[in-house]
Amino acid sequence: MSMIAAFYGGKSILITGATGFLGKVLMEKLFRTSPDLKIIYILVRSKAGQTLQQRVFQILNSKLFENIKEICPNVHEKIRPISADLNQHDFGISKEDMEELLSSTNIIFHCAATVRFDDPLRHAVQLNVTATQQLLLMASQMPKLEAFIHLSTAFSNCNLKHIDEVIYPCSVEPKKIIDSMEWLDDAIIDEITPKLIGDRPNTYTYTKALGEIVVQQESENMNVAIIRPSIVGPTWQEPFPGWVDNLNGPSGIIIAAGKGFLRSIRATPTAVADLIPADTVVNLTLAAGWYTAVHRPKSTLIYHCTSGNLNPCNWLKMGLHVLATFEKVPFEKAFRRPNADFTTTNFTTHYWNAVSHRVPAIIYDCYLRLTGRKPRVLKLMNRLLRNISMLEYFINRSWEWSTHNTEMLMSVLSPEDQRIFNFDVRQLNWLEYIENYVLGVKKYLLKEDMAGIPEARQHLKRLRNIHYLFNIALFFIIWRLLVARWQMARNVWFFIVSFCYKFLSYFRASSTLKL
Ligand SMILES: CCCCCCCCCCCCCCCCCCCCCCCCCC(=O)SCCNC(=O)CCNC(=O)[C@H](O)C(C)(C)COP(=O)(O)OP(=O)(O)OC[C@H]1O[C@@H](n2cnc3c(N)ncnc32)[C@H](O)[C@@H]1OP(=O)(O)O
Ligand SMILES: NC(=O)C1=CN([C@@H]2O[C@H](COP(=O)(O)OP(=O)(O)OC[C@H]3O[C@@H](n4cnc5c(N)ncnc54)[C@H](OP(=O)(O)O)[C@@H]3O)[C@@H](O)[C@H]2O)C=CC1
Repeated sequence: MSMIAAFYGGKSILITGATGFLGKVLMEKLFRTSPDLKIIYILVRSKAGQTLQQRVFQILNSKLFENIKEICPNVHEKIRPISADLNQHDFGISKEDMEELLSSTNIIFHCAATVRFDDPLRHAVQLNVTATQQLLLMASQMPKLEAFIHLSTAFSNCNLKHIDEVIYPCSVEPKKIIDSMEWLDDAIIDEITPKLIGDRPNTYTYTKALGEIVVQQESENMNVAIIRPSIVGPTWQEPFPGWVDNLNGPSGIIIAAGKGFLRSIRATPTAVADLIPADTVVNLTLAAGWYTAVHRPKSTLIYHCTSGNLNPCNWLKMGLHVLATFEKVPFEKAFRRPNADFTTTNFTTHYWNAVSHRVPAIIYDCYLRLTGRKPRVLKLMNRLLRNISMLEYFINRSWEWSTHNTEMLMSVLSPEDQRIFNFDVRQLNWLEYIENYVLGVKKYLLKEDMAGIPEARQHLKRLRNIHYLFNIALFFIIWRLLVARWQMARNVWFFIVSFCYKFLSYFRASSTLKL
């Protein structure tokens, strides 16, 4: 019998960010392994014209939850969406809902966050710091609370090279930052943002670091743990390999490369690609929830959920294998044949951005204009390059994360729990994982049918022929221009022609002699 699965049985669990990538995988696993849990409360906001119920219905009817209805037939009754917006005071939760949450909740998983790298500081602080503080305040009023698990990121201290499982201080106290957001206007906040974030690359990593400090400061008398995953990738094994549903991390880049838009990217080939599968993160999170509630460690434990120190993969290996997988499973309607490379200097990056990205985009826009359509490719390309530049920080550096707590947790699990809640990344086969990643992107993000692969191959062949024709045409145009304007080019041309002529005459003469 799994101790962890049994622990969640009969429990009332509160999840924030349940509609997000990790939140959904977490919920699915909970229902699959502990179908006898009492209830899962999820804090949801209505979004894109969908009501809470419609959002829940959509999640439960998705491929990810395909088997849950069999395992837990009354799953609809066990999931209780609560209308909440983490940007509002008290999250805008109604009095009745709040009373129910406060009186019943046993475990909290706090996954909600803004993960955008370009969020203004005010918004990032509101969601990643103030909302965390408010949730802890709520948690402190829950008499039945057994554990509070906070999802942070391994990059919250990415300004350091070696990161231990401890909370590092920030130069300004989070409380002061929260207060200042109340009275400073946007222009001043924008001005001080670079000074506050210091040597971190964005407001996301900075506010996640502040969020951790808030957890430490406001969690008196509570059993709290912090999970720090690195770059969360699609599922490795559960409920099936390759599930992914957003463009974050490498997914957007894989699409851009597979569709032939992206031909080069500035990256350090030998830098560690610290990806971690979503199901691994969820297994560790659930195991940590159990350990925190049952063993009640004296201090807040931080768990690094990373792959680099146990089973490292680098960007070169990943890139090459992504490209190799495109050969087997090409994406449909590619713009150009997928073929990309890494650049390592400013000069080569700018050069290839001009030659391989912007020039083809301009040519295609001309074609669209000539055929009476609206040009849009250059705009798309510029946006893609801007987005990629925001990710570059993470693909040109390596970090070392110590994983003592994570290894300790693994060692205290029963063999059965180690199997059901497996978070041992040493068992991960990167080539298989990357292949499933590309397949998952094709199936679940691009919603492309595998039956379309022959047509996708045909399309790539057509693109290859167009590419050859284009190169030949370009060669002749350049040659004509050179020969028309430059004596030296004419001389070279006559030399080549006479050389070929002599060679052919010799060849013809020698074959006549043989006869
Ligand atoms: C020699 C061989 C060489 C081989 C070479 C091979 C090369 C090829 C192989 C490649 C592999 C190797 C390289 C890998 C590099 C990986 C880098 C990873 C680094 C990640 C580090 C993460 C570390 C930290 C981890 C963490 O701890 S945090 C989690 C990570 N956080 C992020 O990763 C957020 C980042 N991103 C943003 O911060 C925002 O994305 C931002 C960028 C501001 C843009 O923002 P914006 O311009 O607004 O664009 P989007 O919002 O993205 O949207 C744009 C449009 O797409 C739409 N759309 C958004 N979603 C979706 C969705 N689901 N479904 C459908 N549509 C969607 C949206 O509607 C909009 O459409 P439209 O409105 O135009 O119609
Ligand atoms: N993905 C990754 O690579 C990594 C993620 N993490 C951490 O894991 C956690 C989960 O990340 P992930 O699932 O990828 O993120 P997603 O962006 O997929 O999900 C974010 C969740 O937060 C919710 N949310 C955002 N704003 C609000 C709001 N104002 N009110 C209520 N809910 C809100 C979203 O709801 P809605 O659907 O309504 O937008 C969504 O459910 C985060 O804390 C993140 O920092 C850490 C390392 C890496």
